[in-house]
Amino acid sequence: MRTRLCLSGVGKSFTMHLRGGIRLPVVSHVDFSVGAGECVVLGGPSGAGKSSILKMIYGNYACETGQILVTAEGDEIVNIAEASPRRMLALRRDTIGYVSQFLRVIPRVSAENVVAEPLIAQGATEGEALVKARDLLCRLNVPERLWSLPPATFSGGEQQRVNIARGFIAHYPLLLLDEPTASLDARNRAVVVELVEEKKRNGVAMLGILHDEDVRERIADRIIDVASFKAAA
Ligand SMILES: Nc1ncnc2c1ncn2[C@@H]1O[C@H](COP(=O)(O)OP(=O)(O)OP(=O)(O)O)[C@@H](O)[C@H]1O
Repeated sequence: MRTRLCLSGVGKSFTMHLRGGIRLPVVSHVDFSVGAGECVVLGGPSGAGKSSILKMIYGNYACETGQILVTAEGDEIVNIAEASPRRMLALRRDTIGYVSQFLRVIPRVSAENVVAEPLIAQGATEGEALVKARDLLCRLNVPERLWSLPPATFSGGEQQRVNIARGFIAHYPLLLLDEPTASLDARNRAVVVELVEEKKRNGVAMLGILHDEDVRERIADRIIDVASFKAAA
C-alpha cells in the first residue's frame, strides 16, 4: 500500500499570550502513516488532541516540531510543516479535502453550486460539476426543491448534508473527516458510509474523527489512540 500521509515527531503546544504566556502542551512525538485506500480513525478521550492533529495536517494550526509529509499530485512529497500559504492553498484545492459537520455558508450561492464548486476549482466544467452535485444531493436526501436555493436558511441537518456533498464531490488523494456523521439520521449515516467505501476503492487515504461507534466500526481499518501522544506538562 502506498503511503499518502506520514507524520513523524509531530508536536504541538499552545501559548496563551494574553494569560501571561502560559504554555499548554497538547501532543508530542506523533508518529503514524496512512496508506492509499485506507481509513484510519483518531481515537482517545476528549481533549487528547484529535482535532489539533487534523488541523495541523490541513494547515490551520502550525506544527511545532516534526514533519507532516503528504504525497501530492505527480507523486511529489510535500512537508506541510514547512509549506508556504500559497502552497497550502494549492494542496487544499487538489490534494487534501476536509469534511466537517459545519457548512460555511456563502451568501447568495445556491446549494448545488456550493457543492459543485470544489470540482470546478479542479478544472471540471460547470455542467459536469452540477450533474455530479445533483446526484450527491439526491443520494443524501436533500429535497430537490432546495437545490437552487442558498443554504443559509436550511435546517442544521440539511446544511450538514450539503457540506458532506461538497466534501465528497471532488477527488483528493487525502481526505480528512471531522465528525462528518455527527447528528445525521441512520439513513444518511449509511450514505456517508457508502461514500467512504467508494473513496477507499478509488485509493483515497482517509483520516478521521468519528465518535459514532457504529460508523467507526464499519469504516475504520485502524484506530490510533491519540492519548499515547500525550505531551508532558
Ligand atoms: N486554539 C487553541 N488555543 C488554545 N488551546 C487549544 C486550542 N485548540 C485546542 N486547544 C487545546 O488543546 C487540547 C486538545 O484539543 P483538541 O480539540 O485537539 O482535542 P480533541 O481530542 O479533538 O477533543 P474533543 O474530542 O473534545 O473534540 C485541549 O486541551 C484544548 O483546550
